[in-house]
Amino acid sequence: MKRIYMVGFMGSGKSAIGRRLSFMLKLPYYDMDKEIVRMTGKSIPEIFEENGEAYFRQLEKDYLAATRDEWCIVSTGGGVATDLENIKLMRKTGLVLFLDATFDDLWVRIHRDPNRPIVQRSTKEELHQLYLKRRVFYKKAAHITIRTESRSLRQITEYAAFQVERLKSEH
Ligand SMILES: Nc1ncnc2c1ncn2[C@@H]1O[C@H](COP(=O)(O)OP(=O)(O)OP(=O)(O)O)[C@@H](O)[C@H]1O
Ligand SMILES: O=C(O)C1=C[C@@H](O)[C@@H](O)[C@H](O)C1
Ligand SMILES: [Mg+2]
Repeated sequence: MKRIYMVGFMGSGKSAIGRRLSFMLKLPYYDMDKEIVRMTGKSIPEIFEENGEAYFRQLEKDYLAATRDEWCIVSTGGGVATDLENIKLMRKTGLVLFLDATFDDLWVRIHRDPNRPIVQRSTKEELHQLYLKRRVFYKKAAHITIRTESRSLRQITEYAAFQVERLKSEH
């Protein structure tokens, strides 16, 4: 039980909070999306287009399985915690923090982003349905759920750090 995984829908702040949390707790930081981009030399939209989504999902699985056993923060991609095998592995190897945001907040943050292929190919209603479907998995994955509505990045990071310290002392 060493890694601290950030999970949640696209735009929930996994990368933004994960990076801040790593500064606050003085732990190494890994952003799965960025690591996959670095390892493949391709952008995420390029991987989706050239190799397909299934290939990207396998890269995520491989990355999770290969992550070193060290204290660290791992920001996952939005789809990682919707796979039961990934959920099992994350819960076995670390603490899982779910950033629970409202769909309205998420939509404002993500709807114009060209770097998220799932957003590019979906209507607002389709994304809303995906959000509802995935939220069930995020809750199943989480040791701790953090509601983010009306909270600043700083407030969420401080609360996450407090919860991590509390859970760490219990394990
Ligand atoms: N609580 C918040 N208050 C203000 N801005 C926020 C908050 N949470 C996230 N943001 C902003 O929303 C944007 C998207 O956040 P971020 O990239 O961290 O999401 P993500 O969960 O990593 O998404 P993805 O799954 O696509 O990687 C960033 O610009 C981030 O700073
Ligand atoms: O929610 C998703 O399925 C995704 C989220 C991003 O973090 C990236 O991993 C990619 O754009 C897919
Ligand atoms: Mg991210």
